[in-house]
Amino acid sequence: MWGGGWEVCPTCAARGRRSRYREGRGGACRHVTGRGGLMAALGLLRAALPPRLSSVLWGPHRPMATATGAPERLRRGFETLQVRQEQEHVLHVQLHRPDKRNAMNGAFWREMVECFQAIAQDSSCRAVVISGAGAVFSAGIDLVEMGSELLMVEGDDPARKAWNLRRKICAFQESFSVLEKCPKPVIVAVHGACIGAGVDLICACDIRYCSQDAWFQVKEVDIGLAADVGTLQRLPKIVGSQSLVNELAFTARKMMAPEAQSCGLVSRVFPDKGSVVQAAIAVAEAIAARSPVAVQGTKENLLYARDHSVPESLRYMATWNMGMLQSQDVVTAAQAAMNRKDLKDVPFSNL
Ligand SMILES: CC/C=C\C=C\CC(=O)SCCNC(=O)CCNC(=O)[C@H](O)C(C)(C)COP(=O)(O)OP(=O)(O)OC[C@H]1O[C@@H](n2cnc3c(N)ncnc32)[C@H](O)[C@@H]1OP(=O)(O)O
Repeated sequence: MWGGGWEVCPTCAARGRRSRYREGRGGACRHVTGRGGLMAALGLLRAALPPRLSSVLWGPHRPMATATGAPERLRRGFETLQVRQEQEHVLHVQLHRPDKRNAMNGAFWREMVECFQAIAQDSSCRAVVISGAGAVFSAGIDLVEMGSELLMVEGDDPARKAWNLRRKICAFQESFSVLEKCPKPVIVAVHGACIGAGVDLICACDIRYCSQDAWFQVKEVDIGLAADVGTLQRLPKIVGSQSLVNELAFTARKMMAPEAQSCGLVSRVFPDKGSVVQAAIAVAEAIAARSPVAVQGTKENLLYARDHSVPESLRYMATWNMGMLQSQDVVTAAQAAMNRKDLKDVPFSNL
């Protein structure tokens, strides 16, 4: 008996296998190519191979992995961040010192690294939203702690002090570089003020949205320093105009939401905080519905291409995909596309 075209195979559904099928002896399914094509043929090939060889080529034919549960570090919670699961594959990280306008104290700088390293390890998480609790997104570095402890260093002489300070600055940088190193896309929803280190943070995110009341300020020159945790390195690659970046960084002038959108710092502006956070969660859900092999490979290669020449990046891409194109996700997603299936209804294993 033929199944209804390109449908879920009733026998293999639990394994996440989709292809045209017909019932074989004893109710066992036999997969056949429907409209032909490489992808369906790959599925057929797998079905035709003896089980041992099939699992060498594709990995064991086992049920879809279920969410492994959040890593221990996420379950323990944080002092300055609140992490919430929005849906099965989407985490929402809130900067959470609302009384201090989410100013970034020592705990924050440490916890960002712990949080995003844990998220990177969480195979069930496929996209992350960042927002700020309370009245504004972030007032930047904690100016009280900066004066008293954040930048204090040990050392008998200037060289040793300098070396220790360098170490400290590198650690601060890591608090935002960890967002780029996290293979899952990070979407940031900004409302109200986004000042100093707040701008450094959002520059390391993959997608930036804001509300109409948002404003941005590369404030560092006003407190006597050159921004050193990412804005000067990343902002020129985000905003097309070096002249504008220079102006913002030399003068610390406020940039309001409409200008932030027109220069490309944010890609969309929403009426208020509620709607920008909802939109960020919605895009995270759309990302999470797609193959994590495809999405995470895309992030890796977009970032590589930002920092390398086109020939180098093409070479890296080819090397990347010589492994990743062999994923079952390619077969699954291509079949879903042929069947015009909503990817929300197509299961992909965690990565
Ligand atoms: C290696 C170095 C790495 C990184 C360096 C980064 C540099 C920077 O980040 S530069 C930017 C520094 N930040 C600022 O200059 C912003 C200062 N804050 C403000 O301008 C305002 O607070 C505001 C963000 C516009 C919000 O205004 P408002 O809503 O009126 O709140 P306030 O009443 O001013 O503040 C409420 C509460 O929060 C405390 N607070 C605000 N910002 C900071 C801060 N940056 N550091 C520490 N504390 C901050 C403020 O003192 C109030 O606390 P109370 O206890 O209630 O008095």
